[in-house]
Amino acid sequence: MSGEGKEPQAIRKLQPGKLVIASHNAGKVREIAALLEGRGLDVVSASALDLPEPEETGTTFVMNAELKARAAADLSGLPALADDSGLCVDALGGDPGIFSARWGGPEKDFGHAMRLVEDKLAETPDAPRDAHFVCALALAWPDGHVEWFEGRVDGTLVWPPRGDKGHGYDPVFQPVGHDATFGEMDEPAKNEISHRGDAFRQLVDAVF
Ligand SMILES: O=c1nc[nH]c2c1ncn2[C@H]1C[C@H](O)[C@@H](COP(=O)(O)OP(=O)(O)OP(=O)(O)O)O1
Ligand SMILES: [Mg+2]
Repeated sequence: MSGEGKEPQAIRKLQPGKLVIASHNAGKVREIAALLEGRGLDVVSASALDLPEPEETGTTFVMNAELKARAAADLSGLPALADDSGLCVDALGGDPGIFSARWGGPEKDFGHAMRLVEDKLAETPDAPRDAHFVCALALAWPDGHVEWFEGRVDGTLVWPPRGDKGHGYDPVFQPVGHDATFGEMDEPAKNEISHRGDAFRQLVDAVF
């Protein structure tokens, strides 16, 4: 017997039934639904429930994922899973980071956002083009309990954009060890290596 500290808190399991996907991004909702398939969950998106899109006032991916998950769990009375994610570019000091969606402007125009990243990189042509995607997941229950997971994938930014299979910044992101961009990959191939796939593998191990 060792230690007088408390036992680590057990991770709460997710029971079969309804789960809200607390996202208004159709591309993310599609990937998340696929990653959760076959687990006895009846998934419904925040958009389908007409839930409001909360303001993302957090300063980290995890904080924003948590506030989105809590808002949806409170309003729906159901467990809710939120994803806060983004592209971090080394030479831009980690930008756009948590502001990745906001760089698309009110129109959510990622052609514009990708060009903005490229224009900023072009100011220092010799700078490395390394970047990574981060995905923070927060799973919240109506009683206030929350579990968190974080995934990551490293890669390089390419220009011009290639492929139209993904969403967001996928056409300019080439993951390490691959010749295709995320925009050129089928969804299952992307999920196998993506930040979201990484975070979901941790979630699945923990809560099922
Ligand atoms: O796999 C990805 N492939 C390409 N781009 C991605 C990916 N994952 C995140 N991203 C970029 C675009 C997205 O808009 C932003 C996330 O911002 P984020 O606030 O988490 O999501 P969002 O505002 O689009 O939807 P919501 O907050 O309702 O879930 O980062
Ligand atoms: Mg958002």
